Amino acid sequence: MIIDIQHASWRRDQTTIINDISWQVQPGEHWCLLGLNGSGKTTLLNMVNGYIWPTTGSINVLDEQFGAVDLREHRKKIGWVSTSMQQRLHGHEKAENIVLSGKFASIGIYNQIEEQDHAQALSIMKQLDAERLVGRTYDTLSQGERQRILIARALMASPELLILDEPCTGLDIFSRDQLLHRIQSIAMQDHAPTLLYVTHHIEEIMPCFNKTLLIRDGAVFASGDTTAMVESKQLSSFFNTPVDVRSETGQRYSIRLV
Ligand SMILES: Nc1ncnc2c1ncn2[C@@H]1O[C@H](COP(=O)(O)OP(=O)(O)OP(=O)(O)O)[C@@H](O)[C@H]1O
Repeated sequence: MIIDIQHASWRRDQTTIINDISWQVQPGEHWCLLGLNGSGKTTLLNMVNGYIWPTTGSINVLDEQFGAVDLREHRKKIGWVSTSMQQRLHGHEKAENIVLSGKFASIGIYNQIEEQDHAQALSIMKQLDAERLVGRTYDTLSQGERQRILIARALMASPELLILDEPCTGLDIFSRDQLLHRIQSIAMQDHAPTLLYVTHHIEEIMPCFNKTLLIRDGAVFASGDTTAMVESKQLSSFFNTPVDVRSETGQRYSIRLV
């Protein structure tokens, strides 16, 4: 099993932030995590990555029981793309070096780079339509280009699990669509990592996300097949507001308030 969370809760200063969450992710599934601001998505993913520990309950990720595993080694199997990651990178670094650094899970490059590492970095950049960014420093890249470089960096370590935390933040509709199609193509390739995609926007749910977790007030509101989760009745009750959800032929969703 990729993720097996049993009755996990996390309390901070007498507040329950994660409340009795149980969630299982099987190989071959790609999950979308949908929830409003402050619903607990990032906190839940921090648990998956071992950054925080549940107050009660158990977390098992990639068949490793937390508490019995070297977390530094463990995290190498998990790619993480988020805006907070962007802020930790050095702006003067070249795009390809940022991608390469993903192999060592480091911010700069301190290791010997082999020719095959360069080739791998280039091939991943190509896959993300980012090969023309070779030679450019990170601080000169647009938001959309930075996101592609960050995803390439995460893929460099051949992760088993790839967490994409609101990767389309700040992107215009064209860059957003382009990035979403790249993400879809990552999911379709051989030996693809399991994807966890966090968003507020159901329009971003690509066909590869066959499972969806609806999270509200730190608890699982519902989870299961995306087709059953992302539909008018379910989401109206999830948002406590009537919404009309449409699914286009290409299996992309749209939503409007009724
Ligand atoms: N270390 C902490 N101490 C106290 N409260 C926290 C801590 N971390 C998170 N919270 C609170 O827990 C709740 C859930 O936060 P979290 O960041 O997980 O939500 P989210 O669903 O990722 O939100 P967003 O979509 O806005 O990023 C919020 O109310 C937040 O203020």
